[in-house]
Formats: sequence, C-alpha cells, structure tokens
Amino acid sequence: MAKQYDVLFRLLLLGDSGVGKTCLLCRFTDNEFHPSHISTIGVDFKMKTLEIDGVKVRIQIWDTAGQERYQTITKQYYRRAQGIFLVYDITSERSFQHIMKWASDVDEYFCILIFFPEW
Ligand SMILES: Nc1nc2c(ncn2[C@@H]2O[C@H](COP(=O)(O)OP(=O)(O)OP(=O)(O)O)[C@@H](O)[C@H]2O)c(=O)[nH]1
Repeated sequence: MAKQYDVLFRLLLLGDSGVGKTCLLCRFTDNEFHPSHISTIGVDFKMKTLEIDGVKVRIQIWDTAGQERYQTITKQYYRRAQGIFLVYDITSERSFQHIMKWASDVDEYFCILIFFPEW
C-alpha cells in the first residue's frame, strides 16, 4: 500500500472556551461551519493532507478544551506538538488578554510559538 504522506506535523489549538477553536479546525479540514457551541471535552483532533511542491504533508491538529477544568489533560499534549496556535475571539478583549496566560503556560513546555492574530 502506498504511503499516504511524507511528513507529519502535529499542531495544537489553544485559547479560552468559546473563541472558535473547533470552528476554525472544522473550516480548515472539512470546510464546514457549525454555529452551535458544544464545548470540547479534553482533546479532540482532525487531520488534513496537503501536497506542497510534490511533498505530501499530513497535518494533525489537536483541538483542546478551553475550559480550565481540562487543563491537566490538555497540558500533556503541549510537548508532543511541533506548533501551537494561540486563538482568541476578536470581539472579546478578555480572550485576547488571556493569550498571555496561555503563552506562559506553554512556555514551560515549548519554545516556538505561532501567534494566530485573528479569524
Ligand atoms: N460570528 C462568528 N462566530 C463564530 C466564528 N467561529 C466560531 N464562532 C462561534 O463561536 C462559538 C464557539 O465556537 P467553538 O469553535 O465551539 O469554540 P471553542 O474555542 O472550540 O470552545 P471550547 O471547545 O469550549 O474550548 C460557536 O457558537 C460558534 O458558532 C466566527 O468566525 N464568527
């Protein structure tokens, strides 16, 4: 059976509950939008394979719960990620201010941050 991809990247979505992490992921992987907010429990993931300059790149994106109560679970995924998106709601200043908190949590585990400016 032919190999389905050449390289694999594991990326993580972090940010407050309700900022739109799951929606962002659904749009990217399935080009769908679901208006209801069903809070992620723990961690979920979706994958997408892109072909870039003849290289099949599989992107595995982990969607974490923004709710505080799941943070013991979600922090376990920080180390395994090769990139992290810090997501905020452009209509919520509070969620933007919390980006600093998310970044400092990540800082303990991870050295490169990908800052996601707006959606
Ligand atoms: N207006 C608008 N609403 C959006 C957009 N993206 C997401 N939403 C709404 O924001 C709400 C929360 O979206 P989710 O993607 O479930 O949020 P989340 O960050 O995954 O939340 P948790 O799983 O609790 O961490 C939903 O009601 C969405 O419909 C957007 O681009 N525009």
